[in-house]
Amino acid sequence: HVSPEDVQMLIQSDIPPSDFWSSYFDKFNYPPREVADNDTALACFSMFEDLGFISRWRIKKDTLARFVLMVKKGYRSPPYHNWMHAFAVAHFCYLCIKNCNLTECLEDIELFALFVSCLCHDIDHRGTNNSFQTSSKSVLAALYSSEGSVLERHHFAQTMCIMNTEGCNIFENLTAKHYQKALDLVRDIILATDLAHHFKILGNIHAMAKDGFDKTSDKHHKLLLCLLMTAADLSDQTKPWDKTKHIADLIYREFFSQGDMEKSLGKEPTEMMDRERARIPTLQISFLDNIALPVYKVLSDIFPQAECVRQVVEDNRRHWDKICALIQMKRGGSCEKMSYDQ
Ligand SMILES: Cc1nc2ccc(C(=O)N[C@]34C[C@H]5C[C@H](C[C@H](C5)C3)C4)cc2n2c(-c3ccccc3Cl)nnc12
Ligand SMILES: [Mg+2]
Ligand SMILES: [Zn+2]
Repeated sequence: HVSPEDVQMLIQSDIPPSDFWSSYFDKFNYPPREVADNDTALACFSMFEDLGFISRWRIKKDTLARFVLMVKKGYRSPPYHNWMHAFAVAHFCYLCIKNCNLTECLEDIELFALFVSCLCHDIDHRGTNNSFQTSSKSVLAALYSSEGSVLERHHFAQTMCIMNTEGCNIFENLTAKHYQKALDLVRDIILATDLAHHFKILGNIHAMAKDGFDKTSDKHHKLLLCLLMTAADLSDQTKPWDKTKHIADLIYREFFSQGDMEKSLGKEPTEMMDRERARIPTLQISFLDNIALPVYKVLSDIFPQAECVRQVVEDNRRHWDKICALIQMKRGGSCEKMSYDQ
């Protein structure tokens, strides 16, 4: 649980306006990982306030403090899937709501549920992926492997535990209808963070972009919420090169330690998890080409205001290409495994 002192610290000061953090805190090029870890809880307050959620949903400040601190404490410290990732993901959601006029496309309750889901979407992540849960016969696999999306079901279960903890339920003043809707939305949105699910619905997302978003269609609302959640989950790729390269270091530290564990279990890791075989620039280029770029392309097709985000991801891909070319030049061969600290 969280200490009353921590709660007091958070609620005694006024909620800072967004420009307290930076003059461009609410712009797409702001890097949220610049916020110091012990300022992130207060920065979450600023985002809840700036989005109008505190008054709209009658959230008591001490309840919000306990909720944010419980969520923050619910994260472990793997290299990538830690609280700073969740904070960065929630910040990108905040940017989309503010810069893409999402209040014209989606319901208030949907945007509230989306933002809360971003904060909670990876709670208690262990730094290993779904296939590792199954192959290592983890407790989570025992609980959820029959339904699939093992980790995501756990992240949702942990979120519900926090909601059901005394004094932490930020949905407590919602009407019964909104309360049930919020829980259903948080469940669907957190389950949508399984990239395997994203690939399942990607065709429908492209169809929606082609036909044009229809705000009277419940299906379109759900597809758009899933797209926004995935775009937020990958949003480290939308920041300037120096940040993105550092993120790759974090991700591959996490991937390679999973590969090490798989080897010690006598299993052969996939190439991207195997520090002996992985060629990071090549893997990054295929991740950008096959997963990230299509997300930000379709997002900017639907929201022209997000065009700048797609551009930065394209720039980052060109950077990885240059590094690959450099490695090929030095080695005269294919994109060999080598240090790429350019
Ligand atoms: C930089 C970067 N690279 C990444 C490279 C690869 C994958 C990845 O899960 N690939 C797949 C490839 C196929 C089809 C599905 C299921 C599995 C088989 C595994 C996806 C993710 C990557 N990723 C994420 C990320 C986003 C959401 C959840 C987990 C993570 Cl780690 N966030 N940033 C990155
Ligand atoms: Mg996840
Ligand atoms: Zn995530």
